[in-house]
Amino acid sequence: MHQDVKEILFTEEQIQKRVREMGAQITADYAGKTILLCGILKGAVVFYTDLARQIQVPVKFDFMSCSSYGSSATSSGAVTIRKDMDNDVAGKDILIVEDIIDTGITLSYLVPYLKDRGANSVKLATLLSKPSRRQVDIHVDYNGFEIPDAFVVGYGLDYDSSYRNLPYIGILKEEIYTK
Ligand SMILES: O=P(O)(O)OC[C@H]1O[C@H](OP(=O)(O)OP(=O)(O)O)[C@H](O)[C@@H]1O
Ligand SMILES: Nc1nc2[nH]cnc2c(=O)[nH]1
Repeated sequence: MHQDVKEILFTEEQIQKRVREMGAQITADYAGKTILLCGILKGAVVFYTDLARQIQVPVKFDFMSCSSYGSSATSSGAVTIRKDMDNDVAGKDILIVEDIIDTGITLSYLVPYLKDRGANSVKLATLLSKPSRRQVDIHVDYNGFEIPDAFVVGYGLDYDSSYRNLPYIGILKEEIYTK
C-alpha cells in the first residue's frame, strides 16, 4: 500500500469484479444498439478503459473535459467545457463515464447539455458516488460503489495530479492535504 494512503476502500479485485458486473448490465440494456461512450477527463480514464472492455455491444470512444469554478465544496455551479466531444451527438445513445459523483454539479450541467443537442439517450455510469455530498439530484443509471464523505485516490482519482495510477481506491491520509 502507498505510504500516503490510510486505508484501502476497494482492492483491485473488488473493483474488477464490480466493473465486470456493470459491463454485463450495460451489455444487456443496450442490446442491438451502439454506445457512444463519453469519458470525462481525466479521472474517469482508468475506469473507462476497463469498463469499455467489459461491454459486448459496439462502442465508440469519445471524451470531454470540464471544469467547475472553485473547489467542489464552494462551487458556484458554473461548469465550463474545456474539450467537447468529437462526435456529432444527434441521435446517438450516449453513456457518460465518470469516476466519482460528488456534489452532482458537473453532471447536472452535462446531461441537459447533451440532451439539448439531440442525443437519443443520455445515461450515466460512475464508479463511485458520495450521496451525502449531493447538492443537486442526479439520476445515476450505473453506480459502482457508494462511499462515505472521505477523500479517496487511486484508479484514476488524484490529489494534486498524483496517485491516479494506484490500482486500488484508498483513503488519503489527512496530513497529505492539510499540510
Ligand atoms: O459531482 P461534482 O461535485 O461536480 O464532482 C465530480 C467531478 O469532479 C471530478 O473531476 P475533477 O474536477 O477532480 O477533474 P479530474 O477528473 O481531471 O481529476 C470528477 O471526475 C467529476 O468530473
Ligand atoms: N480524487 C478525488 N476527487 C474527488 N472529487 C470529489 N470527491 C473526490 C475524492 O474523494 N477524491
